[in-house]
Amino acid sequence: MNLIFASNNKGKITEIQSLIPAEITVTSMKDAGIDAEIPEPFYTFRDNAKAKADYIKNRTGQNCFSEDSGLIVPALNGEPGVFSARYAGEPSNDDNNNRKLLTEIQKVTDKRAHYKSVICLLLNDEIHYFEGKCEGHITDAPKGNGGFGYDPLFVPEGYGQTFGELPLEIKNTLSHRGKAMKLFTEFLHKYIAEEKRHIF
Ligand SMILES: O=c1[nH]c(=O)c2ncn([C@@H]3O[C@H](COP(=O)(O)OP(=O)(O)OP(=O)(O)O)[C@@H](O)[C@H]3O)c2[nH]1
Ligand SMILES: [Mg+2]
Repeated sequence: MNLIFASNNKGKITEIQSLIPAEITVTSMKDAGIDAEIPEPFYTFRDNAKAKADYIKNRTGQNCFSEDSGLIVPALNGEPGVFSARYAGEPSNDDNNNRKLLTEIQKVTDKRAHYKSVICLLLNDEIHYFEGKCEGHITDAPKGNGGFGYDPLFVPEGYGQTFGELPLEIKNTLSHRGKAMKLFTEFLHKYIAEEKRHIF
């Protein structure tokens, strides 16, 4: 089975590739010949994920999936939320976003935060969503060079290090994206097994 992944985010693409089982090949937008910033005009992860997948389906007619994610800080009224990639304005810039988050987090005492991930799969004529959440808190200063985005500032619950410090294998077991991908791959395994049963 081949699926196009509707994303331009290199960090996200690396994580998705590390979480996908061998029987599914993932083609990047770039390899599918699509060079576009897909608009994300909506106010929910689900709607923006659908917009990205719809765009690829309309351009290629092929099965595809997308992921929309973000960091939610309840004490900052849910910010940066669906605007996580462009928190400090456009074009997206992780360093500027982290600087803005550091400034804002100093104004509140409750530093709790969570990441959310929503995957949208367009498979033949079906649409499916898979979600994952990861609880944690925001630190006072960036630590580590791993991951991407806000990872140097995010400490997952039960750990003393940021996602920027923890190896990818650990992040994958805890992260919003790892959890959503687990549901996604379980679904695809069942789907492939079902397809085989129809053939034989
Ligand atoms: O440190 C982080 N570790 C993560 O695990 C993570 N997951 C999401 N985020 C933030 O949320 C935005 C997603 O926005 P987003 O879903 O629109 O993606 P994007 O615009 O970066 O790429 P695309 O997939 O849309 O092309 C990202 O840019 C990041 O700022 C993360 N930050
Ligand atoms: Mg985006």
